[in-house]
Amino acid sequence: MAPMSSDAPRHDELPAPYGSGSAPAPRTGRTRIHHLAQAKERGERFAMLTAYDQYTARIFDEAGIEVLLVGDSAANNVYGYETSLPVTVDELIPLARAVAVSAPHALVVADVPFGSYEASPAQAVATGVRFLKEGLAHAVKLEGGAYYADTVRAMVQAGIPVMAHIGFTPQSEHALGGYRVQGRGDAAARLIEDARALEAAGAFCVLMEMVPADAAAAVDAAVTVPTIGIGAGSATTGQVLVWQDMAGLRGGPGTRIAKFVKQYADLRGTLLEAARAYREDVRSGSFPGPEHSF
Ligand SMILES: Nc1nc(=O)c2c([nH]1)NC[C@@H]1CN(c3ccc(C(=O)N[C@@H](CCC(=O)O)C(=O)O)cc3)CN21
Ligand SMILES: CC(C)C(=O)C(=O)O
Ligand SMILES: [Mg+2]
Repeated sequence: MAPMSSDAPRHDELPAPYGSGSAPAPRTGRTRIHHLAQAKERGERFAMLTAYDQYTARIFDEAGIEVLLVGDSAANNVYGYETSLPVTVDELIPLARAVAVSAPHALVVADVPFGSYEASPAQAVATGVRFLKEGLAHAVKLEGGAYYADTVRAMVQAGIPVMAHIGFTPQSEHALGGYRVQGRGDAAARLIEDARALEAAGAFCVLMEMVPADAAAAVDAAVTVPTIGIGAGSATTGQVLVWQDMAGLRGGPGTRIAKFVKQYADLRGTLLEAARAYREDVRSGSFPGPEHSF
């Protein structure tokens, strides 16, 4: 018999079996979710950003961002579609996997996209399973109110942690009549009902998009689970932004920046300058120089 090939892994170089030895146990999804619940109990806030790839996930995780969202906003911010409606599960899963394998601390949540969960609780469970199994996400986020309580219950029973998303739900923009603040006046009571029904169904968190600050505060007070806001004032437990908005990558001629966005950097300007300088160096012959050559 031939001797064992020298590049086969030697037993003493293999990692210790899972759960043995002194290596710290990996942070499970449950631990990461619990961290958010604790923040609300302690009156602390936490931050969430979208991420769609390896480097942003690593950087945001290192910065301590508690939650990374592989949003269906990848439709706009990765794939270049006008709305979030066309993006598919097959387009989001590889992005979720890239983020999940790059974030040792953050909770990784993936959006279930339009068309992948509405038909039945069974469809939603099947889609959620794909995001956890193939996308390696810890949890999924689902747009919709009390109407989806049975769907959320079925997913949670299947072992899929669910974040609820109420208020302005971009997947329903055609039904809602565009990008509009939701829950003004009497509609605030409806938001509270939705949040309570979704919490009762087992959602671990309720995200609110574009709702008046006082309505968001009332929702946060009405549920035990943590809440997250985007255009929802400052009384929520957490806050989320799309990372390209937060870092000023999006912008430039003809772009509309929503009122709820604060730009913390000018990545578009930085990248534009770098690309122009690189092009000039290539054209002038100053790059590559001898130090870059073999
Ligand atoms: N880059 C990016 N940022 C987002 O926040 C985002 C996406 N993409 N894609 C998916 C959805 C779509 N979202 C949007 C898009 C536009 C507005 C917007 O134009 N809001 C206006 C109108 C408010 C009003 O009329 O009441 C605003 O000024 O905030 C809001 C949310 C949020 N999501
Ligand atoms: C804006 C956030 C909440 C979202 O759902 C997304 O990025 O898809
Ligand atoms: Mg979304």
